[in-house]
Amino acid sequence: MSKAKQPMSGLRSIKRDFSSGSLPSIASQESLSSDPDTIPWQPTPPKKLSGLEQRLKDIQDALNAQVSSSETVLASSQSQKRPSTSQDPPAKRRQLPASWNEKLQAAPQAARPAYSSASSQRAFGKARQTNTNETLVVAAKSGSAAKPSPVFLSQEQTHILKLVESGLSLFYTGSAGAGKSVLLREIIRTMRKKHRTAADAVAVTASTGIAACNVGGVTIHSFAGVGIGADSLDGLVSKVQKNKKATARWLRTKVLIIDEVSMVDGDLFDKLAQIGSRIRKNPAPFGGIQVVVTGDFFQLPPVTKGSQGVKFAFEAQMWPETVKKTFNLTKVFRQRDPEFVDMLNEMRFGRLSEESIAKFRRLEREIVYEDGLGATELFPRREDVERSNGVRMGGITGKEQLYTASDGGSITDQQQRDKMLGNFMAPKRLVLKEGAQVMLIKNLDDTLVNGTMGKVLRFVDPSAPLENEDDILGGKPVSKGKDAKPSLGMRTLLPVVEFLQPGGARRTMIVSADTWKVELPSGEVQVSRVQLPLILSWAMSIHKSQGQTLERVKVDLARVFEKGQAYVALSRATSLDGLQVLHFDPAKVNAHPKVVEWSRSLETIAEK
Ligand SMILES: Nc1ncnc2c1ncn2[C@@H]1O[C@H](COP(=O)(O)OP(=O)(O)OP(=O)(O)O)[C@@H](O)[C@H]1O
Repeated sequence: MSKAKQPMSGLRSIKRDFSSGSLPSIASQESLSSDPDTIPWQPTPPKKLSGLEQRLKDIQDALNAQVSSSETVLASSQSQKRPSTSQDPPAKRRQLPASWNEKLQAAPQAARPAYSSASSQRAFGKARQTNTNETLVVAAKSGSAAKPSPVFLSQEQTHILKLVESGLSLFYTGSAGAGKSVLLREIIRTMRKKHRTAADAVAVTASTGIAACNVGGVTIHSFAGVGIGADSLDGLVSKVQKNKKATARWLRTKVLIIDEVSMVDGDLFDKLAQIGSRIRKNPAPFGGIQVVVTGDFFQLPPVTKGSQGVKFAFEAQMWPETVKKTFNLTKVFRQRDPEFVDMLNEMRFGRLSEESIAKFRRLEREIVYEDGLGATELFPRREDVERSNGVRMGGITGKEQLYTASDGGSITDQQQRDKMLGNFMAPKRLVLKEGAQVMLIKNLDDTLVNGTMGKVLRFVDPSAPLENEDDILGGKPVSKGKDAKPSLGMRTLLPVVEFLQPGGARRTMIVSADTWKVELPSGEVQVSRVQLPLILSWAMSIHKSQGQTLERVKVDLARVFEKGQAYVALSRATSLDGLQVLHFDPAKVNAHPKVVEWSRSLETIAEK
């Protein structure tokens, strides 16, 4: 019987034995999953709510009640109204004031998303495709949306996790969307638990500031205390020796995690491995620290200086000695459509078939999203992102609010501080308008996650009593308890955002401030920012999109210049229906020859 085709990454996997006998036992999973090779993805435990959080929850409950009540009206009108009976469930206790409802109904048309009009339905997402030659129409979908299923680590992910837990230094790769980040978060959690008695034993780092922010770590440069790392090895060792904090980090670290290794320069990798040996007086690479490296060399390469050719980390002399095993995650999760996965894989290797070129060219068509939320256009340059978002903001007329981030942290050098703060997804100044298209940049719960798109409906004062509409808009002080949520000021109105969830439903939510920080393993917070977890999402830079999963993407390949950039941009999309590609040019799709060559050596290992 032929097996259904699974979306798989292009690299063949390293040969390994996944038979039950070779896998460590995973007893605790078995009660939760019927698949013995998966482990549960732990939800965040519930926490005690502070005063303001409780208040926000109350308002949220009221908003939810409002959605439920409109659902009830819809249902009863369809099933011919009947008088209420004593068996009917009791009415929800919390209700928004009637005037709030009226205000929502009366909001200016420009500020109201198309999907919130009376005729539209509660859910979105799934495409009803009215496909003409040039335009794809994605209609708002009716019916209730399924809650996204919880994430269980796959057999491959679990196997790698167990090897890391046992103390092995390894590298794991996999194409875009193969679950490297999901696995990394689990590795960090597991290793922190394993070394819970030594707070700074697990150092979480990444090649760039943006990547480091994504995993809640610091740059590898910052961890190592090497500045930009351009000095000679001796120069860098003495630099670290003079820096007590950096020396202590090298001495205390037991596990060093390096994410997005494709952007780590090979020479720097060698220097770091040797600095570790010298500082820790242990000849093993990195002085014997367990090293867990991940990334995809087919994505963005290291930044090169001048005419110097690029040197990847896998070309470093110390790479084979450091990385005891290499794994390739083969199952792609981000895209479910095997046709799309195959097209992306060809793109990854820079070897597009005529058929795939034709398919990519067909993606030039316009996509009209009838629910009112457009695609996020990805640009290589930040200036283009700002211009594009600015033009779209200028085109809407709703009320406007400015949110200025509150920044902190121990770094005093202004230039370094600004650079580090600039790596946060959250901007210093965030201007929102009623009607603005936004993206969530933090995981709030199971269904409101980083990357969820929405529209600002209006602004409200969360500290005002619900009973009085005037007070809600009046600007009362935000309560400040010991564990109060971070706030952006005493009289801040918060945005009410209608989010479109991956499963299709929409959810209305008051969004309050959140915190971003760069924290050394010792707990020292180098820089921090309090801001709303929202960004304008008509446009985004390819660099910032790395690691994101986006349902609606638009890319103009005429603007793309770097190797791997086209692959990173297009692979953010979850489906062909949500991807528009302008000026597709196979010449822009090229993998670095050294990476292609290196990947062949991986294939050879797989065949042994
Ligand atoms: N075991 C899993 N089961 C279900 N979904 C998963 C699993 N692992 C990852 N995913 C989902 O797949 C998507 C991509 O995952 P992730 O971001 O970890 O991939 P990645 O390899 O880091 O991608 P990229 O290299 O593009 O950053 C996410 O939506 C994630 O929730």
